[in-house]
Parts: sequence; C-alpha cells; structure tokens
Amino acid sequence: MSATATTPSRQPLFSGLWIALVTPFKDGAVDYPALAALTTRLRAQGVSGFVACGSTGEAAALDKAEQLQVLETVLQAAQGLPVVMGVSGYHQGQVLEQVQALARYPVAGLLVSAPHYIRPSQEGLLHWFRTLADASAVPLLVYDIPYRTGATLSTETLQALAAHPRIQAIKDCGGNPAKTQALIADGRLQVLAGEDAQIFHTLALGGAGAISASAHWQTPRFVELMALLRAGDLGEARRVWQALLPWIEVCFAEPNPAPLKAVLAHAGEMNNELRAPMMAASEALGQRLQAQAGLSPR
Ligand SMILES: O=C(O)C1=N[C@H](C(=O)O)C[C@H](O)C1
Repeated sequence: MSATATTPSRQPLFSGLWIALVTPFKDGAVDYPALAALTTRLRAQGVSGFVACGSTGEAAALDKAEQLQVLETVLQAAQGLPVVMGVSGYHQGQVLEQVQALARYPVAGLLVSAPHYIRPSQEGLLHWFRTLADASAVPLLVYDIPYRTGATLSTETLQALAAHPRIQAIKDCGGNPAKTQALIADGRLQVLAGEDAQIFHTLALGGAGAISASAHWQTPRFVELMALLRAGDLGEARRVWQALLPWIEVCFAEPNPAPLKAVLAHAGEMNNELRAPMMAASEALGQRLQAQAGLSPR
C-alpha cells in the first residue's frame, strides 16, 4: 500500500500515561498470571494504556511465541484500555512478517524502532518505517532511541515520516531537545516522552504523553502529574515532579528493568528475575530502591 490508502484518523490516540510493562519471569519461564495481575493493578490506578514487549519488557529475550502470549495476556487484562505492541529487529523480511502477523490482534498501534546494529542512512530509515507502515493494519509509533539502536533519525526524516498516514506518534528517547520541540511545533506526530526523566519537559512543551517504566510504582502520582500538566497547573505539577525525581533516578541507576523488578518483587508482585545477560539489581541499590519506593526492609 502507499500512503494514500485507507487511513486511520489523526485522533490523539496516544496521549496520557502509558506503561512500558515489565515481563515477569518465574523459574525462567514467563509468569503470565503475574503479568495479568500487574496490568489489572495499573489499569485500576488510572493509566491510559500499555506497551507490551518494549525494551522494559525484555522483548529481546523473548521468543516470538512468548511475545504473542505476553500480548494476549496484556490485551485480556487491559479490558479495553489500549495496548501497543513493541516490534524490533534488523531483518526487514522477518520484521515485516511480524507486523503482518500482528494484524489479527486488536492492538492500538505498533511501537517500531529503527533497525539496530546496521546503521542505515536517513534514506534507508525512511524506507524501513514506510515499508512497515504500509504493511501495518494499525498506526505506528516511531521508537526513536539512538543509544540502543545505533541509528539516529534526523528531524527532517521524522517530519517526512509524519506525512505517512499510519505514522502517528513518536516515543522520544532521541536526547535532542531541539528535535523534540520541532516535532511538537510541527504538530503531526504525537510526541510522547520516552525517557522518564523528560516527562515534565515534554508535557510542558506540549507533548501528548509519556511511555514510562518507572510509573509501574508510585503510579497515582504519575497520573496526577499528567493531569496537572494537562490542566496547566505548573506550580502543583512542579511539586509532584520534584518528589518523583529521586524515584525516577534510582529506577535507572542500573540497567532497566532490573531496579523496577527488584521493587515489584519486594512488593510481592513477581519474582526478582531477569533473563541473562540482564542481571538483577545489586543489593546496594536494593536498599536505595526500597527507601525511594516507601517499602520497609524485609
Ligand atoms: O520499554 C520502554 O518502552 C521504555 N524503555 C526505556 C528504556 O529504553 O529503558 C525507558 C522508558 O521508561 C520506557
């Protein structure tokens, strides 16, 4: 299909607070009941939607069957809240197959990163995202995360991608405030903060929302922050943000999602397990995490 075929409308589909869900493990296998319970808890706490199989979900360590079962579990527990599915890789044929296979799931969108490792030109990146958007049944969110993929999307490339009717949002981990601001001013892509430490700034600049890992915990405060920013109450929003910052900082003091999983395990929501080569958080960090999470030591 070309960019002229049937198109979804440009609704602000992806606004608000989205949780990039962790994938719980138990004795090496995916713990689907824990994932369902986590999704149910977060839904009740007022989040806007979920991302399954993002970086926080350790998607790179899940096989395709596990990824689909994770998605099914989240869709079921989300009970109508929108769910976005993460898609990544660097073999275009295989990623295309994945996009086509996802057409039978009621997902709100696909979160697609640039192909990692191979570092294509801007023209190659345009080709990658347009090809996948042409093949997709649902909107694409561009996952701009150069420090993980090795590929930097320029502002011009992102603006060119915004002309595709299925490319509707960006998860912005680009680390370039000028690019963030230009995309918000352009207005065609919904800009979501993809770095937790950038949530306040992105929303204050006029961004649509955030895809967050640290909001697994202290969720109501993140929800409150978003509401205050949406209402333009900067003074109160600043107060809530200042209180959240030490928590956000400790969540990324070791590779994500290890710190988060340590807290969720301490709270009894899952095992403190990651798939190698990701490692559980260190004991020293564990104590800082418990203090920031307001959990008493065991
Ligand atoms: O999985 C995600 O989506 C997120 N990933 C970022 C990361 O790369 O670690 C962090 C962000 O909070 C959400």
